[in-house]
Amino acid sequence: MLRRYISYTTNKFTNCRHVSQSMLQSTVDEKSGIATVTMNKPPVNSLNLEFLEEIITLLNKLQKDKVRGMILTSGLQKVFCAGLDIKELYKPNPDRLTKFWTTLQDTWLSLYTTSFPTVSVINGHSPAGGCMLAMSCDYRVMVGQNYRIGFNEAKLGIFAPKWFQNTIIAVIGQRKAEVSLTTGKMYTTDEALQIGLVDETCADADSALKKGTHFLNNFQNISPWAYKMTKDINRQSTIQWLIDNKQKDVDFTVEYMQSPGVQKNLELYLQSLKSLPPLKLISEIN
Ligand SMILES: CC/C=C\CC/C=C/CC(=O)SCCNC(=O)CCNC(=O)[C@H](O)C(C)(C)COP(=O)(O)OP(=O)(O)OC[C@H]1O[C@@H](n2cnc3c(N)ncnc32)[C@H](O)[C@@H]1OP(=O)(O)O
Repeated sequence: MLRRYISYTTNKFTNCRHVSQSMLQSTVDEKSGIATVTMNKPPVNSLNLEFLEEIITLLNKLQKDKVRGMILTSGLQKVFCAGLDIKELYKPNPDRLTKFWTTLQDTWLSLYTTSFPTVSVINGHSPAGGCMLAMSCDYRVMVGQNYRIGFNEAKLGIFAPKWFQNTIIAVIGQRKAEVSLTTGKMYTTDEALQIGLVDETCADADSALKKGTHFLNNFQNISPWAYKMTKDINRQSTIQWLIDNKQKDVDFTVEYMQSPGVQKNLELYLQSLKSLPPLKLISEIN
């Protein structure tokens, strides 16, 4: 098993505090109080149990440190986040799957309810759970024209649970969310902007980081308390649904994932991952 470590250093030349865990790097700009969190779990930043645990630990730390905002991005060449690690879902150990799904719920609750504003800079492909990470932030900037974003769960023969779906509905509305989820369509940058999946687009990552910072600067003169109360009220029904249904959601998922039909679909999808070029895969399979 990978040895995990956390280290904290301050760079006196850049006035940045660095927090480094094995799969996440965080840099806090001392002047603005904005944290930039970079996901670095090659090859595709897929969300497995250990990665989700690291995300929760870091979010708690940023909360304790009272950062003024966070930008979430990827350190990989062409993938923001490939979504849930399919290996957690295929031929699962029921105990691990239970822990995985519970941790996924907790990650979403932590990210969706942060006391500080959040931006995702989507600098690579962002299917399914990857898109969900981005949707759980307050603002999204997508980089370049080469990447795809969307909810392709249906193409894996599975479906997004209610709290996933409600998060998407809150961003793009009921009708567009239904079309997006049922077709499993992966959107180009321009299409994503058009349907409101992302708020801004940008030619390169540096400009996207600037746009993210610009958005976060809107909160310089907003009371953190007013920000948090407003966000909580706005997101309350989706959050409350999950809190009230956590165990039911876990039990259902663990049983559903182990059903032969779902396992067959996942097997076929994993095979196709090896045989199809990625863009064809995430845009056209099935
Ligand atoms: C009741 C509730 C039920 C269900 C709700 C479940 C919700 C699920 C949501 C999900 O997130 S499911 C996951 C959806 N994700 C995908 O479909 C992504 C598939 N991956 C791709 O399309 C491509 O890999 C990519 C465009 C992200 C990157 O392409 P490229 O850079 O060319 O890399 P490779 O395709 O060669 O992949 C490298 C390596 O990584 C493995 N891999 C890719 N994605 C995943 C993943 N999500 N989980 C696990 N592993 C993944 C891929 O198989 C390759 O492995 P090798 O061993 O062949 O190196």
